[in-house]
Amino acid sequence: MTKTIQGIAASSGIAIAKAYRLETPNFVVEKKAVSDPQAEVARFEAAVAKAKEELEDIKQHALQQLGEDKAAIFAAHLLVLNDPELLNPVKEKIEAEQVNAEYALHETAEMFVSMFEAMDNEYMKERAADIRDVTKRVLAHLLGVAISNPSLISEEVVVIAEDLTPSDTAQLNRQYVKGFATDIGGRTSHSAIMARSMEIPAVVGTKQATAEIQTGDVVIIDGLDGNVIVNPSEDVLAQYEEKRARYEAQKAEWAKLVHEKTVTSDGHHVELAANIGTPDDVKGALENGAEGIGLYRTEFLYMGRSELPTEEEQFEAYKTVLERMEGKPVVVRTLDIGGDKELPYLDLPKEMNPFLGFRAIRLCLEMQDMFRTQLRALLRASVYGNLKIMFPMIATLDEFRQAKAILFEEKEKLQRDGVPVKEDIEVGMMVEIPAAAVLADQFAKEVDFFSIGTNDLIQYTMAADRMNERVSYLYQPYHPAILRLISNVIDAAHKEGKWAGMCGEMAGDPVAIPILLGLGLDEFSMSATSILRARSQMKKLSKGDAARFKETLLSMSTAEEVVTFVKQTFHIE
Ligand SMILES: C=C(OP(=O)(O)O)C(=O)O
Ligand SMILES: [Mg+2]
Repeated sequence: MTKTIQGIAASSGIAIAKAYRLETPNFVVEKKAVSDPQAEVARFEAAVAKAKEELEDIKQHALQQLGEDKAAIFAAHLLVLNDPELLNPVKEKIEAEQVNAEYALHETAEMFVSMFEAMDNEYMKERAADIRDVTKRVLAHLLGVAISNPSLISEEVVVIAEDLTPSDTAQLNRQYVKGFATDIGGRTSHSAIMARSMEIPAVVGTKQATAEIQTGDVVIIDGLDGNVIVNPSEDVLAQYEEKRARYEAQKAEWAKLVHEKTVTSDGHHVELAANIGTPDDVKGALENGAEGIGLYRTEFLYMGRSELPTEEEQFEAYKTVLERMEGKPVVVRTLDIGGDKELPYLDLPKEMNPFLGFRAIRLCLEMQDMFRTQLRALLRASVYGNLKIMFPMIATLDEFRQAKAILFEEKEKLQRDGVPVKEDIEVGMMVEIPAAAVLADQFAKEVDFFSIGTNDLIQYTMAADRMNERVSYLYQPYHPAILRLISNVIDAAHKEGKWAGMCGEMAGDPVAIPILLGLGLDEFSMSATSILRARSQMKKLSKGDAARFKETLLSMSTAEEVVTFVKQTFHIE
């Protein structure tokens, strides 16, 4: 029987395929006495052998499908599984204490993990993270629990998961993964953002996808309206096939605008740029007519691997993006790790409120070696295109000044060593913390540009976690409080002769576009797949008309009032 589950539309398009559930098991390890320690050791060895076989497969697959970077993490895991320093103590424990293999493994691994983690050495900390992962895999075999390996998927499926971490998402191969649905998350959670950059339909925050869907069920992911349809009847299936065809036809219509500039009906040019996460995303950005890159989220370079990327690796990535963009502006954001984007190998302590914690620029100003490596790679790459650098999560002027000072120190060092660096790199900041939006007039004197990060700005202004669907009713982009902050930032920039862009998801939202145009936003950076729709909309809008509604909108009292007014005034469905 057809069942429909409602969620949040996270990435447009319609996918129809069999479901593949991505399991994240919870292990409970109990201590048990065994009467035949020899047999228990053999059971342990068999589980290790199975885990090795599985890892070999995954590594090969990752190498072919996803590249060397992503395969490296599995090679590191194999090293751990071949290490007698870990395996022998487990066997000795089984024999000496006559205990079960699960317990002996868990205890031994924990001992190594805490020992390595306590060392003030990045390399050893990374080994601790590898041991954790590998132990989980062997435990799964010992306990007979299935563990999912997203990188192994080799037939067309839609992935169903409670949640997808950014590194899970990074392992998905879009040749096979046609779409996904998750129980938790919102439109601006990073799995949703990655789905848009991979151009696969996704619905998030369904609350019940994993409870209602089994592997093998036929599932329709309607990323246009946020519905997940399970085991559809023939009628429903036909309906959605038609909807998919209509959407494809509309996309073909928009595609005609690829090489056009974005000019409003009264002749104003605004820049429509793309948000990207990896150099591979540049292709999609250009195919979708991006006039620049408004946000390159560099943290994906650091994720899904077992150690920090080297200066050389980063240099290559930045250079590739700059060269492929052929002189078009490329705004690179320095590392914005923290919140829901974790780096297990940094092994930072768990925090009660990670979104309010030690993240992004806060972390970079403290872990300066890591920050300086990234800045050097960026500076060296600057000669290959039109690079602009921006810092994430700036709350105070002092943070911006410190970050900029470090950038200039590295620039001088490079120049002293005779390394060419571009002279006039613009240095800007993200405005995603309300304090920075309020004090934008002061910041505007010191930055070259602002890029408003509404994904975070909304969650911090409304005190509503962007990942938590229970408070998603408070996540209101059109709330007049948000509009006033945005307007303040744009006006402050213009007063100082600077430009203001937006790289939060709001920039690509059809209801927000006329508002932002009227407030004077100069650059709109969005998922590549939204650009052509936005261009088609922009060409029909008059900036002069939109600007006339500025005061009216800013004096409204609720988001509903704003939405109703905008939809009526600008004829948006
Ligand atoms: C673009 C933003 O950054 P991220 O989504 O990566 O936090 C934002 O906060 O709006
Ligand atoms: Mg942000």
